[in-house]
Amino acid sequence: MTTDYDIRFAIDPVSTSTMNTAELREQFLIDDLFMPGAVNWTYTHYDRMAVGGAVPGAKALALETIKPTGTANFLDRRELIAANIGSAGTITVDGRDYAVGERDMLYVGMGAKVVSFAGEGAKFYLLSAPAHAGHPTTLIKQSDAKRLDLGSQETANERSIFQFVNADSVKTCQLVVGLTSFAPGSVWNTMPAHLHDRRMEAYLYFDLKPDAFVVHLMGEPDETRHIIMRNEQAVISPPWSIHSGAGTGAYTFIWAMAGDNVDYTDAEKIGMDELL
Ligand SMILES: O=C(O)C(=O)C[C@H](O)C(=O)CO
Ligand SMILES: [Zn+2]
Repeated sequence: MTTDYDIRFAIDPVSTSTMNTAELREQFLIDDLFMPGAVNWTYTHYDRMAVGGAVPGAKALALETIKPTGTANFLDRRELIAANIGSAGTITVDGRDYAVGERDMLYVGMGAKVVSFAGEGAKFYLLSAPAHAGHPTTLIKQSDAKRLDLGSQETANERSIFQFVNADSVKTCQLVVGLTSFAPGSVWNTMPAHLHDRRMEAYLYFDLKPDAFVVHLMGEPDETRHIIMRNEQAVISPPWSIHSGAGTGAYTFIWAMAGDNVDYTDAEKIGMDELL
């Protein structure tokens, strides 16, 4: 079997506050995305966002439908973004090849029927949400992204946010996706923290050294919990939860949202004194 999936139900903040470490990890951590020769999905009930990985190796991998979508083809009623965190690869969409380089992302619109992933060394991080319109399939390069520089060296949060999905790059129905990288020595992401109840979010942490980890913070601002995250692991952030983290070393992460709007700026700032 080359395609597999698991399902995560939507958990409320009160239940989350009673969970121990193992329970938190079981509900929110995704640690099996990238298996050679396989497409692995975690289908969430948070805005029906599906988070996956495809590692083609020597043989191309097909995007197969999974039972939770209830459709004949995976993208009959969905859109997809594939972000390549490995070496250069190719994604074929209904007979057309797209060369997807390291760190490029490919948006595939609703209605695409036959999609496959190829390239030895390529590693595709997959994000998919329900769609209502078929927007054109578009290759998005880091140079197409809208860049936002935030933070400072003094507070160890000097970083650049690359909004791959922005008004000039690609039109999507729900997906808003980007990548954040850090100035050397800075380790804090998304601090000060924020919330956006209109959109859920998923973070994929990568580029971590084997012994490094990120202490990912989640929960309501006055009831925070942490999840220790290793290289190439993802975490689900429910819409009611903050999502922030500090690494023991360097890392990069891809953030992705789905929900009621595609406005990156529609978020409430959480004051530094509000976190407990
Ligand atoms: O470091 C940051 O700050 C981020 O990258 C924040 C994400 O972009 C985010 O959470 C968007 O809602
Ligand atoms: Zn956010």
